[in-house]
Amino acid sequence: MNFSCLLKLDLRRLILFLAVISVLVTLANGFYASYEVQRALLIRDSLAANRAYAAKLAETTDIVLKAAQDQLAYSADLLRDKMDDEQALMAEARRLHQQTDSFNSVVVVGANAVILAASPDTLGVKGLRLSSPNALQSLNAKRPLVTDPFVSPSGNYILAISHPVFTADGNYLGYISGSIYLRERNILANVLERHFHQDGSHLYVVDRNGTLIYHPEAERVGENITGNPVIEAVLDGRLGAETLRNSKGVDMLAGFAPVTRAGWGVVAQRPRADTLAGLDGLMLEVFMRILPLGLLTLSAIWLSALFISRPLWQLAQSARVMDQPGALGRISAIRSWYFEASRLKRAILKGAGLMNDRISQLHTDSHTDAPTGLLNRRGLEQALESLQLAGRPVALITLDIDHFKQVNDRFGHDVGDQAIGLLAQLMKSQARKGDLLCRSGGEEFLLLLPDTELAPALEVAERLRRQVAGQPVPVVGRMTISLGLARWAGDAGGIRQALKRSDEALYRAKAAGRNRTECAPE
Ligand SMILES: Nc1nc2c(ncn2[C@@H]2O[C@H](COP(=O)(O)OP(=O)(O)OP(=O)(O)O)[C@@H](O)[C@H]2O)c(=O)[nH]1
Repeated sequence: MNFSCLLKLDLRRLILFLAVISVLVTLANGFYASYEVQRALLIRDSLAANRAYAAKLAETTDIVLKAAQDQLAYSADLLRDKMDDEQALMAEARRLHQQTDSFNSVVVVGANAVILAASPDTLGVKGLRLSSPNALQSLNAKRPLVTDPFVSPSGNYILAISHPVFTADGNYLGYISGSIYLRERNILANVLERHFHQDGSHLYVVDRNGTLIYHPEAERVGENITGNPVIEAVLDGRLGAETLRNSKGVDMLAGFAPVTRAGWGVVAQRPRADTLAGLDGLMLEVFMRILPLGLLTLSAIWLSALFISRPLWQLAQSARVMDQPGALGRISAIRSWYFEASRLKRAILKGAGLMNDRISQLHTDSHTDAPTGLLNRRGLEQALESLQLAGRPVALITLDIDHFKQVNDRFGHDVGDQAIGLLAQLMKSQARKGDLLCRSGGEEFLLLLPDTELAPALEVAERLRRQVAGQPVPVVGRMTISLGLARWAGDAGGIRQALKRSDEALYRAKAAGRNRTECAPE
């Protein structure tokens, strides 16, 4: 990762970046959670619906079976005295077959397994003796029975609902049975298909052995299903719902319910993909609803980031150009509306103030003669330069203590220093505001009187000279000074020429006996 790139990120971008990332992560998380909840809800609802649907159809199937058994019981009761009356048997078989929609065919079988009557007539099985174990189920049971599927003597794949015929004193005479042709239109299909969904759902029915006795794909009827947990559960008599993968590898949401009367199981199922097909559209709708508020939030964050980072950004920009004029003014004008920015602004201003004071102090120190507090040589140079640049007229008074060497020699260097200090004080007391006082050498001084004509400057020089001469100097006694005066009128001649002329005037004053002022002609 390139960290230098990150370091260049400004606060606004950083806040924006963090806020946008957190908003997006929160939205994505919410979106994902919503997707998962919706998905679980759809699956749960579909499972519950299929369970209820399977239970409803199992109950309906049970009712149909009971009605069929009741019809057969009625006929069995009717035939108990007529089992040897061929006409009556045929009439009853026909009535039962034709009056109700319950059976595809009806047969009456004697105790000797011979078919005594059959309807429709086209079956052509009358007089046949049943022999296969499946066909003999009803005969052997001697009780109301729903048989396992088997191939009938007429060649149909059927299951039979039968009822025994007993004499009044309990002698077994045979049974009457209604057949359901499993691979043709039958009562079961009529009932089950009426409820069939068109949304990818389908249902099937298995008998107690797991053999399909109803399936929307007719060719699968008769197929035995093994290893299916749902079939195992429903044949165990349980009502419920489960997700499973069917024999074709399709994930299904299955509800199941037992048909207790026959020991069958009804399974209603729907492909999971069909159930979840609507979820994408749903989530798109959720997204579209989230979008406006999300965009609004992002805009609010962008504005907040701008608002929060603005004072710090302005402070940073101003701090970069602190050396430019007006920098402190610009910093003062920055609106630092919150605590940290306000503290930072104050700290910058305070730091800048301290720095300026320090610079100014250093500047003063480097231009000042420490013992006297007057401008030193560097200060003088700068003063001359400024005056020359401004073209400002100035009177220059150069002065020097007379016979100072003797003072030093007689009283010592320290006493000489004190005398120099006293002279500096007297010069300050004579100076007006705006005058510049310099110590240009050991015991040589210079007074610069800006905007001053020669005559008043001469007065100043004379007043100072008289004051020095009249002022007792500790240890030394009396001290005099000589002065040279010149004026620079701000012209092209140059201020240094004027300084030279004032030096020459001083020299003349010395030569003329000292304790006097000589004036250089303008
Ligand atoms: N005590 C002291 N003496 C200084 C200082 N600077 C220069 N001097 C001395 O001042 C004396 C200046 O002497 P000169 O310029 O030769 O002349 P002078 O004795 O003043 O005589 P004139 O100027 O001709 O009147 C020298 O002895 C320097 O050593 C200083 O800061 N302190």
